[in-house]
Amino acid sequence: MSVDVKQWITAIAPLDEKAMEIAALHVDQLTKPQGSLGKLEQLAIQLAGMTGELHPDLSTRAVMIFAADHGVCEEGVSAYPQDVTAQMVMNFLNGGAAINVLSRQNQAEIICVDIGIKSELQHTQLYTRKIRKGTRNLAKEPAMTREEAEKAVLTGIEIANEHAKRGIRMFATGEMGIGNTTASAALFSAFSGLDPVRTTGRGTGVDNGGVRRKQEVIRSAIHLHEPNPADVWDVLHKLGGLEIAGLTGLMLGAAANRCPVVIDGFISSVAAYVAIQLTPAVKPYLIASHLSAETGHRLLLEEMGLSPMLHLDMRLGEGTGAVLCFPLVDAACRLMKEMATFERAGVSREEAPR
Ligand SMILES: Cc1cc2ncn([C@H]3O[C@H](COP(=O)(O)O)[C@@H](O)[C@H]3O)c2cc1C
Ligand SMILES: O=C(O)c1cccnc1
Repeated sequence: MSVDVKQWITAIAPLDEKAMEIAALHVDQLTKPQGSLGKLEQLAIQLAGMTGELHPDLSTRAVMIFAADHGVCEEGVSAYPQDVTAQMVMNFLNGGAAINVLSRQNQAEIICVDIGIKSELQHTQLYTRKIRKGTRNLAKEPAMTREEAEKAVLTGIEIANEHAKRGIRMFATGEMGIGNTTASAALFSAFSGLDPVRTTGRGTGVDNGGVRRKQEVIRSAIHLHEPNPADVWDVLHKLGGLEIAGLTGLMLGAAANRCPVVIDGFISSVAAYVAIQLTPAVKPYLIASHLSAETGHRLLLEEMGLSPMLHLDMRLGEGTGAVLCFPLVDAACRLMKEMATFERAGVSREEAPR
């Protein structure tokens, strides 16, 4: 592992126990039966632990969309052509995609990073951090070199640092990369040992034959490359994607800056899984937004011990599910700040002893 990546991994602090203790005490003084705000209570306590503040200001937030292409598209694993990656990135930059609508609705900035799109894209708002023009076809050769995978993770860390430094306090993860559900399922299978039948879904909407083809591609790629699940970089460079590795870095960098990261669907969750393999210290900084309809997502979240907030049968990516959770994070913060305590409101706490 490069010295730089290692340095950032070790910079991730554990959650602030003292702040969590104060937050938990405060939650129990608010005018409601104990525990009645459910996951919002745990979220408020977790946010205090991440930020070290009882009332964190998370109003400056951004969805980080990492975009890259996938050589494995040669195997016919997506319902859409590879050019859609670049075309959708232009759509993000022009404001017309689902993520643009939801980001406008939920006051989130969109940061779009070209970490490996096949074609040359020019736009003043695009962060060009291209490592290579798409991955190689993982069905035939390792998707990346080890160095490229490390560079992609480091790029994600640097992007997180850059935006944390200019005041972003909360991140959502998003991605665009035709073919990336195949790379994601391959990574999940290789790390977990689960058969591709359990990790592989329809992605953009391939039919049953398409799903079987994806499963076969993944099974034979794992047979060909023999990735070592105990060596994160070995698995990541052989089967991963540049945007997935970039998101792994983004999560590590955000956690090192004590910023909450709301993770999106299946692909983002695989990036989180890779980050957790690199250091479990990143996990408490992650908030699972929604349960994607993509096969494998439920198992993946269970494996990470994360519980999603929303169940909307979405399977889009781009960061859409993550940004939809921002109002819930806001709700947790506002309840902590604005609710009256039993004492203040003159509400009796307990049944008087008989
Ligand atoms: C128009 C369009 C917009 C999208 N936005 C996100 N994705 C999503 O679909 C892709 C993964 O599915 P697969 O592995 O089947 O290619 C990713 O780019 C993902 O973000 C989209 C896909 C399409 C077609
Ligand atoms: O869960 C996701 O993020 C997802 C699922 C299918 C296609 N694109 C993204």
